[in-house]
Amino acid sequence: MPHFSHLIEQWQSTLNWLPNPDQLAQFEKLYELVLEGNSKQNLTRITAPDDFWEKHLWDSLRGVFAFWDRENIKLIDIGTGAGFPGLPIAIAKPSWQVTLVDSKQKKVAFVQQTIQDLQLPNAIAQAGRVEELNQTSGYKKKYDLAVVRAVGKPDICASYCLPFLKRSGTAILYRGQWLPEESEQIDLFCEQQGLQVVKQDRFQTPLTEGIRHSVYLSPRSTSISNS
Ligand SMILES: C[S@@+](CC[C@H](N)C(=O)[O-])C[C@H]1O[C@@H](n2cnc3c(N)ncnc32)[C@H](O)[C@@H]1O
Repeated sequence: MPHFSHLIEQWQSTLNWLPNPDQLAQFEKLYELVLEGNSKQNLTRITAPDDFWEKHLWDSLRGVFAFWDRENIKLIDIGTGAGFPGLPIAIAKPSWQVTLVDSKQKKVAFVQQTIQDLQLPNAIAQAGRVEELNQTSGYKKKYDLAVVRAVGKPDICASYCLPFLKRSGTAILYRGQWLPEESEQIDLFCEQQGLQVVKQDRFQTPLTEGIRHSVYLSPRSTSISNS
């Protein structure tokens, strides 16, 4: 039974994008695989279909909306857990190469199996601590985008992301509320690291109107589109 077809208009009105039938089927299957995986390990507390759509599928894609029109992006998802935001991004953007990293081997095994089940040739899952991976030659300065959701304090997340980025790259911090002290903390971090906060994007989720922020960080002089 389809879980998300009644939300198709929401994709269109909020992201100006519609999944094609194959992508819709992949989102449905991802939902079923996460529910099934949840019975074996603790993957997520978000299990009702509308909640899953809003907080895992929609939210994952909204964070990269500023880059939506770009092709062939190399993206790394730091602390992906059950595969968010990386898996919905890999489904929605087949031309992007998506690397999903987590320190927990069991979660990575779930993500690897899910990549196979969804037949996503543009996604790869890697186990490891990001602060070690980002110092190794295969990963360091190799990515256009580094995304991080629900992993820790903003400056810690930023410090995980930055070594992965090419000079033209952007880190995207997925945040809920964005407090003045967090903003000050990230400003200080950027000043020390030669970075800039390109944009702090505040928005509401479409179903429950939860507050979210996407915070974009780049080496100085980089700009982003769709702003
Ligand atoms: C709360 S979960 C968030 C998962 C996912 N990003 C989401 O938003 O649903 C945080 C994840 O980050 C991973 N993590 C935390 N610190 C990490 C590190 N230093 N290196 C790799 N993974 C890390 C944890 O294992 C956990 O799976």
